[in-house]
Amino acid sequence: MAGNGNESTGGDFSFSAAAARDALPRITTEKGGKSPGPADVCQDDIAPRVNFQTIDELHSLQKKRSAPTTPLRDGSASGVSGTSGPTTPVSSETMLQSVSASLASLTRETGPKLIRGDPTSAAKVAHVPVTPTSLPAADVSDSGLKFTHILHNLSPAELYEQAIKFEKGSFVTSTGALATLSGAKTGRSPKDKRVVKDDTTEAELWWGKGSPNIEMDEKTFLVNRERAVDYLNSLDKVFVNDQYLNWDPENKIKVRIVSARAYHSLFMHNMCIRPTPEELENFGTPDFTIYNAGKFPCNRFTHYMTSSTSVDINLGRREMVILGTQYAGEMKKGLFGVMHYLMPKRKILSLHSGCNMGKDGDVALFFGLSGTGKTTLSTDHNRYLIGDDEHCWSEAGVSNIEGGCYAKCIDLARDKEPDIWNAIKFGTVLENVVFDEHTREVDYTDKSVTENTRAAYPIEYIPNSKIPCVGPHPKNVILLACDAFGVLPPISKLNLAQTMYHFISGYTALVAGTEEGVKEPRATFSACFGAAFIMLHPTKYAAMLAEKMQAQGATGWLVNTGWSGGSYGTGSRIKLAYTRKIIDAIHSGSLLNASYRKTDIFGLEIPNEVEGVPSEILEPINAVSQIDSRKHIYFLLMKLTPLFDIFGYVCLVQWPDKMAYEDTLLKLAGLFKSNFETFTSHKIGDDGKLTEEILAAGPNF
Ligand SMILES: Nc1ncnc2c1ncn2[C@@H]1O[C@H](COP(=O)(O)OP(=O)(O)O)[C@@H](O)[C@H]1O
Ligand SMILES: C=C(OP(=O)(O)O)C(=O)O
Ligand SMILES: [Ca+2]
Ligand SMILES: [Mn+2]
Repeated sequence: MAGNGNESTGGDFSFSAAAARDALPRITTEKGGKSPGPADVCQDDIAPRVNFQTIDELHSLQKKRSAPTTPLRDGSASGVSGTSGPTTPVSSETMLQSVSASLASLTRETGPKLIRGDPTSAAKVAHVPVTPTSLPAADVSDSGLKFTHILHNLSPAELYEQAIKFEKGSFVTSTGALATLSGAKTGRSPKDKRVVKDDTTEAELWWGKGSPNIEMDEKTFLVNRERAVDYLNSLDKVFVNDQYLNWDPENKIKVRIVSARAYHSLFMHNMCIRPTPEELENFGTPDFTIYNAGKFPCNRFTHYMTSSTSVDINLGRREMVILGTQYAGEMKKGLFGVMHYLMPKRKILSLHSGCNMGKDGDVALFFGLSGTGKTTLSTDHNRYLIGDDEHCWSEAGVSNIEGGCYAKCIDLARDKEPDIWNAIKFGTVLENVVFDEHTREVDYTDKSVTENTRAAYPIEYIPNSKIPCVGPHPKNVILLACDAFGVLPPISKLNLAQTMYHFISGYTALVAGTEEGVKEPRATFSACFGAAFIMLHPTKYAAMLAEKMQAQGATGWLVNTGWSGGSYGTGSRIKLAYTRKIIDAIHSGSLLNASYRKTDIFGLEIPNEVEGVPSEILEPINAVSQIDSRKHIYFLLMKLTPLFDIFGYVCLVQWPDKMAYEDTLLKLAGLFKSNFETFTSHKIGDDGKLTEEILAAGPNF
């Protein structure tokens, strides 16, 4: 240590002429004992030793040339303040022209004049325009004359700096994640989704009752697109991400995301597949483009608009426009909708499911609506994670659509979900969490901003992720339902017809938060466990699933990750540890050969035993007639005080009242029946027999 100034550090020290003059000892760090010449002393102020003349040059040395994945600087045209990048001039020019074309207004023939890089550091080149094509005189306008800076595929570190500098509410947490606020919207807005109905989509897509596709016409789409593009072009800078979807190399899709916030850019950097520098060089024209102008509202007087929020998909133009919501999940799930259209055209089934693989290559799918456990249960320390939310099932097997995971953080606990906990580090986007002002430690129990707190991280942040994220054909198809009524068994084995029945029904209790305005759990049905994202009629996906499961001999399972011992309010949520044991038994194959009994009404096969799970909870009603006197006291206490839960006896207690259980069971069965009425007139696949079997596989009463 030079600062110690003594021999034991190995550095000589001696008095030089200069030192004598200043009356301070000079320290050299040169080893070898030779007496220091004038050039060897006082290295900190010897001019020839430094490579800079000015403070700007010094700062320029701080940053090394970087790979083209972070092409913040464009050295080719200008030599911006000493930080020239190695990106080839050709691709840089092509990229700017391509982005300019993306951002072109339809009433003006070209896009904005673009400059690469941060306006705050690139002032020197603002007068070196990169003009895509010459503007016709009639198109000259103030907005056409200004420059827009493009921050193209910035690295996480660069995006952190952008967010922290320019986006209020951005902070680094104690574990290095970027805490952000998504603004007024903290969940998706499915009622504000619009899909352009043209001749093609009118015939192809699912419209009408139950469909998530609320129509808009082409003209209105263009009105909203113009609004979004004009807003983005009015900014000093926009972020552009060029990335991929789908790990299946034969079926990957190139997507471009244009957004106003570093938060959005980092979110998509994490969630989509990240191109290599070479892939980015040769990216070419995107297959689909998102214009995220979410900070800016739509015009409520526009036809088809019912609020200030609009999320618009135009499959013909291969574009999506976001106005009036900054919730980043809209982008992720919007692209998922697009995949639900594009993939079935190629005979590939798109799945709203998590997916993991055992050491022996056994693949499991986890279907379920938001909050049912796809992310939690597919992230399993004993298995390889293929993905947590969106997959494709092709002739070749399964592939993840995404490059990252999007985990719920509410009540996240290190001991219960260690892999997700550890993934929340540098690079991870943490949405709407609350943290200690000083230590920046996150309080995952705090719902002050929203219940729907989220972490978005690259999939490789999970230690046992399978990269590339592909796998063989699934062996087990697990349907997750979070049953707020507390009457579905925690685990049941399904035959193919039952699997189809429950897949088409897509039952769960929607847990608070993910969709706007939902404050407490309520029963909901969402076809294919993702009606908000499917584009075609549910029976099209169901037929494909049936065909694939049959061909591969996959087994279907229904797992209730919801309530037990009573409905929401009196019972409590099944312990995650028990659900994990149940899932373990599915994976290991031990449940396949277990002994089963059949339930009334729903006709579900429930195992008599699952290793590590108390048998009382396997069939709620059974326990009522089997309780011992001690449990009777618990029930009494539970009736007297719901707080009884906190004593932890809840895994022992069951439905306090047999009548209440049966009423609730019948009520739920009735809800299933009336929900399924919409589908009874539809044939599933070419097999008329299967259609009949599916109809018969629902509740009977
Ligand atoms: N028995 C259980 N099974 C699965 N998840 C549970 C269970 N009990 C509580 N949870 C919690 O429910 C949430 C499930 O959410 P998540 O896995 O993100 O669902 P999805 O990915 O399907 O939207 C997590 O916060 C998890 O900790
Ligand atoms: C992003 C979402 O996914 P999930 O809740 O299924 O994880 C969502 O539904 O908004
Ligand atoms: Ca989801
Ligand atoms: Mn999830």
